[in-house]
Amino acid sequence: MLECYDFVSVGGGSSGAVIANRLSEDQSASVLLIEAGGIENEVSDIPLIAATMQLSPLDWQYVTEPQDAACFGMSDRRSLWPRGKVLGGSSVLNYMLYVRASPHDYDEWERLGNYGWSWKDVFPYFLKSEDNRDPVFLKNGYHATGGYMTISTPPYSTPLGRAFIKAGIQMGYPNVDVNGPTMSGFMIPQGTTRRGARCSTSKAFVKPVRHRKNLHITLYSLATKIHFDHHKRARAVQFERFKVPHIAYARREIILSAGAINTPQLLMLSGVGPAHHLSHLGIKVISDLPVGQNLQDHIYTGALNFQVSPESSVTHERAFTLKNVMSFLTAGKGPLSLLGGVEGIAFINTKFANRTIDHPDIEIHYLTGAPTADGGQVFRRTQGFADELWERFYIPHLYKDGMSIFPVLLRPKSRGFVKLRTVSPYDPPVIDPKYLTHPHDVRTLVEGMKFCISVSQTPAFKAFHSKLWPEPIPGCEHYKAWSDEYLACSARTITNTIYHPVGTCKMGSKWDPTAVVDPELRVKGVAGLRVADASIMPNIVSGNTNAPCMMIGEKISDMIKKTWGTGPLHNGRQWGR
Ligand SMILES: Cc1cc2nc3c(=O)[nH]c(=O)nc-3n(C[C@H](O)[C@H](O)[C@H](O)COP(=O)(O)OP(=O)(O)OC[C@H]3O[C@@H](n4cnc5c(N)ncnc54)[C@H](O)[C@@H]3O)c2cc1C
Repeated sequence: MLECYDFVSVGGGSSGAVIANRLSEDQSASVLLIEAGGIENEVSDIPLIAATMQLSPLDWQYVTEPQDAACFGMSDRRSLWPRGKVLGGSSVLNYMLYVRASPHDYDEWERLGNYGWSWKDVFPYFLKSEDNRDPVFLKNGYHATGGYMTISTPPYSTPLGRAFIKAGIQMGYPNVDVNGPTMSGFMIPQGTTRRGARCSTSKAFVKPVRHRKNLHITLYSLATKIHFDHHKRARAVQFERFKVPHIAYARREIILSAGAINTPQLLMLSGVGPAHHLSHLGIKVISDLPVGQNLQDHIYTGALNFQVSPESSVTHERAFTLKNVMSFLTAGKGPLSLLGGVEGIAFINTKFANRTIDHPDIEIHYLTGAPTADGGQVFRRTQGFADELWERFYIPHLYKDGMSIFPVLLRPKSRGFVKLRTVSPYDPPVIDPKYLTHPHDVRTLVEGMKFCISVSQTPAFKAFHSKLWPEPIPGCEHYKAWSDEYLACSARTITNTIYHPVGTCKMGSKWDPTAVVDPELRVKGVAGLRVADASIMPNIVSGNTNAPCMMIGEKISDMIKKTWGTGPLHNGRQWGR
């Protein structure tokens, strides 16, 4: 390791891995990537069991504060928040769904004063990363080949999975490419997978360039503080590797990509954050900014589970046969290639959505299996269900065939925060998403739930004898079954994250007092420091967040190259590598 680098980058996750790759394309620029975790393993390669990575050493294992308006059925009313602590970050833990979100989201970002972030500006950066292996999708003009990240369609589907698409058509929604010309509709999702196995950002962006002499990577290294000089210029990153302190100096810039929880934590530990909060903890204030505010996340309710015909769904027992394991290991095929069990996604409009534009407010995740298909080994632990909920609602369905249709609230109005718990970088911060504190959120989710129930009642699913689990949700029995009040109570009881926290270092114009970074992702009030990860999103996008985080990595890399005149900038459509 050198003492000084041109660029020092913290966090090698979905955004950070892209940045390490792109900045080191210029051989004359030295780059150090500091990553708290190690390397992914073979188990994380298997898409179907993505959830087993949670609560493992590859996970930061965060837990939210007890929720006042949600999570009533979770142990201590808390939500478990996995985040990847590994090179590749949360792209090693995620369910691999490849969704870019709605063009309207990015146009709204620009409207808020973020020049250069409209859909027409960011679209080329999605294409830049992409190597889409499915010829069917390449025809519509919205995809590219030749990028570092492989995108493919799982090579396996079940009759129930295909029924989901038919059900959509019976509900009046087309079978679409949600990343194509129209987002509203139903789809068998594409994933960040290569030959049926997970393609993390570590595999896609770091592995092929590890040999570069100007790129150094230090693993198992926890960044603990950013050091500023008297002019408030960020000069160095302090980090600890196996508790041994180190310091890396940056000649040009420091880039933080530690994710929506750890980036604000590191900024605040370094004196960048709300003055009253930092002063209270005895931290010298370098720049008084609303770091950690504006926390947003996508939630779904796991209340909508259905019985289906025997042997029609994916259960743990039937998936893990010797034949299926061999088929996956030798050819990347079979049920183990299903994206965390999510066989269908849909984007739909509730009565609250603006139907004059294509900007759905609910996403549906369809799983060809019940949460009890594994007998409670993984899903129960990773969701943190309280004993009463588990025993009364889930246990009657252990190991049985089933399917789940989960509505995801795409544009929540509730806002939470991340704060320091202590001044130790080893202590997890306080995370309070304030789920469902805004009344509009629960109303939209209820509409989404009604839609999901209708999907289950289409002829396509009736052919599989789909039927809602009959047990009432504990705590909601006093409401009339399936009334709006009952559904709202269910949503507040089984409130699950889909793991998309964003917004805690909000990007905004120079004049926006709620912004932490400017549209070029420079931290306000200091020099030489940028943030580039999920935390910069001013509003959460209406879709899954991994592809947008890779896009953020691509875009900031070009901005940095432009600033310093290093390396090639993009100038067209086909420019993956
Ligand atoms: C279980 C799960 C399922 C998901 N499913 C999907 C999905 O199917 N589709 C989708 O689009 N999105 C999904 N997501 C969300 C998506 O993966 C994330 O939004 C995205 O990966 C976030 O990228 P990021 O760069 O902001 O942070 P991360 O990818 O989390 O990267 C942050 C990196 O910084 C490192 N780091 C943190 N602090 C420090 C420090 N102090 N010093 C050094 N290194 C540090 C971390 O170890 C990590 O490697 C899922 C996420 C999870 C957790």
